[in-house]
Amino acid sequence: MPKDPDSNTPSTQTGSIKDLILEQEESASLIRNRSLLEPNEIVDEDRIVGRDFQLTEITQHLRVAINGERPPNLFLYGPSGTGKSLIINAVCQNILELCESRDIRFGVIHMNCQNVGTLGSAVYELARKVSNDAGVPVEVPEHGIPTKKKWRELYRLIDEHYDTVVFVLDELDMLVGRRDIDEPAFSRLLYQLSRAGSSDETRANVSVTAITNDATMMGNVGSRAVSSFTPEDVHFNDYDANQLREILYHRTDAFYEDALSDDVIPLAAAFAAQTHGDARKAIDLMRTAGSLAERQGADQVSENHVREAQDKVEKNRVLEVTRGISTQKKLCLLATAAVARQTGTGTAKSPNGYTVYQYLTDTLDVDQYHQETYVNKMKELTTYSLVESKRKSQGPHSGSYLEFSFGENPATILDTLREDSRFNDVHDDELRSVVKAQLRKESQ
Ligand SMILES: Nc1ncnc2c1ncn2[C@@H]1O[C@H](COP(=O)(O)OP(=O)(O)OP(=O)(O)O)[C@@H](O)[C@H]1O
Repeated sequence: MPKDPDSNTPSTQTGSIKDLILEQEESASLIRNRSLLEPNEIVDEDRIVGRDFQLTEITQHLRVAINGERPPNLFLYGPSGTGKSLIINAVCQNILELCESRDIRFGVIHMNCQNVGTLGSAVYELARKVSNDAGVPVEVPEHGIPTKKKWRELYRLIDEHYDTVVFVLDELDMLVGRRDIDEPAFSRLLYQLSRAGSSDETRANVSVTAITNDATMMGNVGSRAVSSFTPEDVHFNDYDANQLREILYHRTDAFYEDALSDDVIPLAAAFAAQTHGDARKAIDLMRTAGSLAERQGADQVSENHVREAQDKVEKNRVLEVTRGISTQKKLCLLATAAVARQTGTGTAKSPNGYTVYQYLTDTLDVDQYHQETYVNKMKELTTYSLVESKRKSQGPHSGSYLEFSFGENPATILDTLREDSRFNDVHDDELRSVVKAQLRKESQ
């Protein structure tokens, strides 16, 4: 029987590691196909549920590749986990197969821009991916040469290996590049790639699909890139609980027969729908619930396992977001979550959050920023989809404020942040009183 790591039972070495592995394998009797529950697994077409509109639109745009024509550029936007990568990959895969049967050299180069850094690294990474796809080496070094030479190498590789190539640039808004250059790197990349065909850099048809969670990204694209990129927009909206349920039902064979109790899928779908209808989260909840049930030696995954999984997944997400952020951002988040915990609506107004932020910085004796900086830091945090912001008006003569709303339970965010020992001097009772006093003052 697996041992609960939190229990007080003393650990005893009873057998070999092999015995332990075999014992664990025996108790792992609920999940049959774990890969179906992996968030980045590319699933078969018959598991795709809904998204007919987006699938039809994208197919309509890209299908011209099978006649050797250049497909238009695309801009796919919508919150995370709404199927953007899934749908573009599925369409491209089918086009690839059809092109193969017609002897058209079609390539799909997918790059996630999250950790790429600069324009030079992005161009090199694209060249590396093309060379991998073609099974040939990149003929320029990664470092110590101008970006121009990397472009030349990329064009050479494209020219030699493709008739048509689609560059799928995921999380493109993350490719900001060096701060001392006004135009963001993603804008310069879009400009160069989208004019590659027309400027004789390459004979191949080059098409670019930009993917982002940030619907406002195009607003930061420079004017020359805007006029050469001119994409077709495809919007991916949130899934509702019914759609998430369908997505999960199409993966029930990830579990053994009768391993799921009836309420598991509806509950996981409902939890995931609470944020913004993120299919990745729904799938993640199922996997975590299944693993918890297996570890506990249960016969079935139950509603309680999903609830336990929801706590765990929420905590992990907060941890993931907060791991890399500055102490000041943590303080802003802590203050705002403390207010949202007590308003009863999961929301906090920026002036209230700022008052609590001031209390926190005083208590911890750290730098205190102006309200505008606090608001900007909170706005930056909205990119992680932990918190959203909306501008609200106080009335015709009193200006406006931002309302922050949390998809997750603000108490979880607080608990997770407070695990940071730097916040030990913040006592929860006192924090609650400060928030209460502020909310009372505001309502007067
Ligand atoms: N309509 C759907 N049918 C079946 N599975 C789906 C559907 N939409 C999303 N999924 C699954 O949800 C997970 C996330 O989907 P995907 O990666 O396509 O989202 P995304 O919109 O690209 O997210 P991000 O912006 O975070 O990259 C994947 O495991 C995918 O298989």
